Amino acid sequence: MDLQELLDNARRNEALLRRLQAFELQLLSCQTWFDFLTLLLDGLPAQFDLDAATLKVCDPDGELKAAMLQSLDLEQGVLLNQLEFQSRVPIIDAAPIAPPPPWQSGLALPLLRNDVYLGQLRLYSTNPARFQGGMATDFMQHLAAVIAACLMMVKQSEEQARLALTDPLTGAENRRGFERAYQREWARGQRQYHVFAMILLDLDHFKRVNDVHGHGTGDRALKALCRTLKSVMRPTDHIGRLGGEEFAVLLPGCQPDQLHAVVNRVQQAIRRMTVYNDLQQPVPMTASGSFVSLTPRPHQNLELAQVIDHLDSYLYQAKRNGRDCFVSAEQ
Ligand SMILES: Nc1nc2c(ncn2[C@@H]2O[C@H](COP(=O)(O)OP(=O)(O)OP(=O)(O)O)[C@@H](O)[C@H]2O)c(=O)[nH]1
Repeated sequence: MDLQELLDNARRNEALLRRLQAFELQLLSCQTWFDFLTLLLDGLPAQFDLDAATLKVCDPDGELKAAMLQSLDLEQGVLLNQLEFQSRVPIIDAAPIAPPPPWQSGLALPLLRNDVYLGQLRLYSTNPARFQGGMATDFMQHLAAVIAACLMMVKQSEEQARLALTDPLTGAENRRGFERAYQREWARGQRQYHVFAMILLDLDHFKRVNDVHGHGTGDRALKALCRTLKSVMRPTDHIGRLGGEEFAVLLPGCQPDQLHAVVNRVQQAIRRMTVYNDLQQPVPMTASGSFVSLTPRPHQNLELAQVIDHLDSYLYQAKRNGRDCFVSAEQ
């Protein structure tokens, strides 16, 4: 290699180092899964002349995927198509890999944080010479270490944000969390003419459950209700505890003609729900509710409080109908 080539190489390395440092600073400022994943999966290929980046993440109990799904809205959720969640990801050293088509070369980098193996970052190029055996990977390994640290930081920051928006007893979203989900969904509906649906529901004779069986049983019933709702809803649906034993469910993309079937499923599941009192005796539960389809229009705003007030009057009607009853609040 002559002197000119050496100088060119050094210049290229210096430029790459500067770009890496700028990218790492961007990574360090990410606080949400959306910012982090967008930067990693779109920003990294764009800024480093690559064709794709993917992540294989160790997620033995599915918690990470669930947390990401909760944080991302329905549109943003497509980012997860570029991720693979696996209960075990093989431990590798940084090395070129045989890429899947249509890519011509690839590099796998381990994501390690404090000796904990988090998964792999995989970079792909259509240029067969881009990643080759024997190439130096120290810059990229350094980047992978920063990515691993940022992944843990974003996880913690998202977890804290989630706790502030979560009801501690049931794990449902609290009023603030649900309000945020509603506002996002309304704005998305306005942009894309998406419909969504809402169900308001309330356990029947809950005061009696507390009075006869004690608050411990009442609390178990609230937790069971939340678990039951989760089991029959999609992971992208939102369950909010609005106060006491009143819950609301927000169903993004639920078409009006599907809503009756969904409500039916919810009602059946609540009837089948098993709650035991302190003497291990089963306490039968039912709920009443109301439901409505919403079609946001541009330049029209409908506050969550207005929707809840509307649903509340129909919920009252369901209670007057004898309870264990769900009423449509369509006008
Ligand atoms: N165990 C428990 N009870 C709660 C909690 N929050 C609210 N409650 C109770 O929920 C009960 C609500 O009672 P009501 O509003 O009279 O309604 P209800 O008895 O379910 O009657 P209907 O809704 O008309 O069927 C009250 O007794 C509250 O104390 C909670 O976190 N835990």
